[in-house]
Amino acid sequence: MESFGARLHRAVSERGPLCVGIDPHPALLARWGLTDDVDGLSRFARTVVDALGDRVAVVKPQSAFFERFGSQGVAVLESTIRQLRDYGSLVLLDVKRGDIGSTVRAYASAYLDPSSSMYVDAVTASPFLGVGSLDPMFELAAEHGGGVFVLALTSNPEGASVQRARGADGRTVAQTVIDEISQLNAGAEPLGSFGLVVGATVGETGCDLSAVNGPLLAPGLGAQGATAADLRVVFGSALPAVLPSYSREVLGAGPDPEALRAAAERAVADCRAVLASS
Ligand SMILES: O=c1ccn([C@@H]2O[C@H](COP(=O)(O)O)[C@@H](O)[C@H]2O)c(=O)[nH]1
Repeated sequence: MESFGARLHRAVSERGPLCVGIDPHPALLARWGLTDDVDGLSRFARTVVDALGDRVAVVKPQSAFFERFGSQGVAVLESTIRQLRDYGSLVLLDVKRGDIGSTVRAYASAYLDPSSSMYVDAVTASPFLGVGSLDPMFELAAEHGGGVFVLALTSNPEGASVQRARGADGRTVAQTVIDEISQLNAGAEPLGSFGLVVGATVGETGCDLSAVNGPLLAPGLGAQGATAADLRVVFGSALPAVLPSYSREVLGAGPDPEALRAAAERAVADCRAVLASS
């Protein structure tokens, strides 16, 4: 199967550099006139999928907002994933999984094995039990053309005290993660399948992203305060690999499908202008 990196490269070329999150916050359900229950969740997700699934390169359901409704919420997540795939957008499930390797293998089967009902194109993963503990995810992703986005510098203010801490060799924790993911992507063309998450809110990273050769997911735009212009400061010469990610900023325009599309188009235009200047 074609690699995730190659599929992502094509999707971004055809549809533009944008990832839109499906984050059905209770406040958004209320704003859309929906009930805070499984029916509201289902209507919300279906509206986003029908409005954006045929035009946005990557859609990123936030698993937490589905899981909070238990097994019925997970059933909605499964159908949302299927619908997105039918529309042709790549599905990045934001689950931030991480554990000892033998347990990570089970997470990998859940999300990256084509026979699973929750099979997606890529997942987010947490490296804080050691990047090597994620090997079963990397292996299954490589086998089935999937991708893994590993947290490096997260967009929340609490992340820096852990991620910018320095190890015995003088490198920050974030740089260690970056270096290990870079090794996995070495030689891949046109783009590696293993990405990093670097928040658009983090300012100058102090990190070397030049050898990553994989996608850089940038959440934190819009609702968390970062703007497209901030991408230049955070990513510098690594800008061409950035996949900007918006959730509430775009979702807040709903439930009118035309308004959702217009918000996504604005986001792509803002980001294109910055990415093209690199
Ligand atoms: O560092 C990170 C990693 C992931 N996220 C996730 O992205 C969205 C952001 O939503 P907004 O509404 O655009 O703020 C959300 O699902 C987070 O869990 C992140 O924000 N930062």
